[in-house]
Amino acid sequence: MEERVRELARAVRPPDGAAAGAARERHRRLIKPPGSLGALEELGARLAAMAGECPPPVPEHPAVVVAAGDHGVLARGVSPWPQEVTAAMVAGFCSGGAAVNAIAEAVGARVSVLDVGVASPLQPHPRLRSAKVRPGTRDISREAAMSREEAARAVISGAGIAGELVESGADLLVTGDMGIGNTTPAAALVAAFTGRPAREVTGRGTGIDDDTFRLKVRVIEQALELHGPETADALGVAAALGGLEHAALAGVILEGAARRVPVILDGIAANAAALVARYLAPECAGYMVAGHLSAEPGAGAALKHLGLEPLLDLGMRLGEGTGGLLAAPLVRAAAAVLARMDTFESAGIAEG
Ligand SMILES: Cc1cc2ncn([C@H]3O[C@H](COP(=O)(O)O)[C@@H](O)[C@H]3O)c2cc1C
Ligand SMILES: O=C(O)c1cccnc1
Repeated sequence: MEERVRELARAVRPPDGAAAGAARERHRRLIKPPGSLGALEELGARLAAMAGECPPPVPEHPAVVVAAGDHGVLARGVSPWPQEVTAAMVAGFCSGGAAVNAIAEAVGARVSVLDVGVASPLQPHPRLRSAKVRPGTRDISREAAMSREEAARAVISGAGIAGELVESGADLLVTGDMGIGNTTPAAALVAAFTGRPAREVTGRGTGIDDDTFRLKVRVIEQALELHGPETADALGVAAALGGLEHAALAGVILEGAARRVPVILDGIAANAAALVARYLAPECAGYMVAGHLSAEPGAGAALKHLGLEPLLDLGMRLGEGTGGLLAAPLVRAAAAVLARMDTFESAGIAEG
């Protein structure tokens, strides 16, 4: 399975710098003052680089993958919510009543759920893909979360669902997550890959008090000390410190990148997964779009490390893919501007 992850990483080609250059040049000729569309202009250039053509295709069919898993480290008391909420929320994603469903509908996106590690049994549902690698991770502060083989299997499951979505018409992927306790391994991954201290990248997750926050930082410090992560071995870092959903989302990102499909990152889980993907295949950062800046401090630290500027900053801190989905219309608009606007020449307008 590790070899399949390496193969997937090798399949990621560098984004096309010439197409990005053509997009920047085209932006100067469109009927608007140069630079007036702000961040949409550079986003358009990046989309051209991802697609390898200018103008880039306008994505019409966004799809969010909500990867779900449970966490042994929850036993340390790092979240106020019980583990059963993970399975209950997965049922909610299937029946359509969660935040991700409402927001996906608002932006015209499809929702798929991937169980890579939910501890409780789940009812089958057409929207739910069962690919359970193990029923939750082990406690990262005491032992490795999972084996390398298990991490690789989760990566390949995420890649598999992303590949199927693209083959059935999805042209814009969004990462989503569900897993009570998962902001702890996410912060551990961010600390490991960015080299920042745990206290700088740890957040309050679903909402914890000061004592629990101090405990959470200590738990992450213990995990980092125990495993001594080496960023050159990204799969090993993911296996030691991560969650199954983080590994799966790294697979979603790698598969999207390998297929030259933009991948919008949601919050802290996605940002941590993006670091795993980036250290497996450096070029895949070129296919990532930072949908929003989560209120979790680790999210901003990860995005900075990846060199990504978030499109939105709405004070959101939910996960599930919600903030990423909200950026989907911006991605469409950035491509549409390049594809549909007139140039000064074609419109017969004299340039200023
Ligand atoms: C009802 C509910 C719905 C959620 N949807 C996403 N999360 C988010 O919160 C969890 C991570 O926060 P922590 O590490 O503090 O547990 C993840 O499941 C994440 O997806 C939720 C959390 C809850 C409680
Ligand atoms: O912003 C996020 O992704 C987030 C924040 C808190 C809890 N779960 C997710």
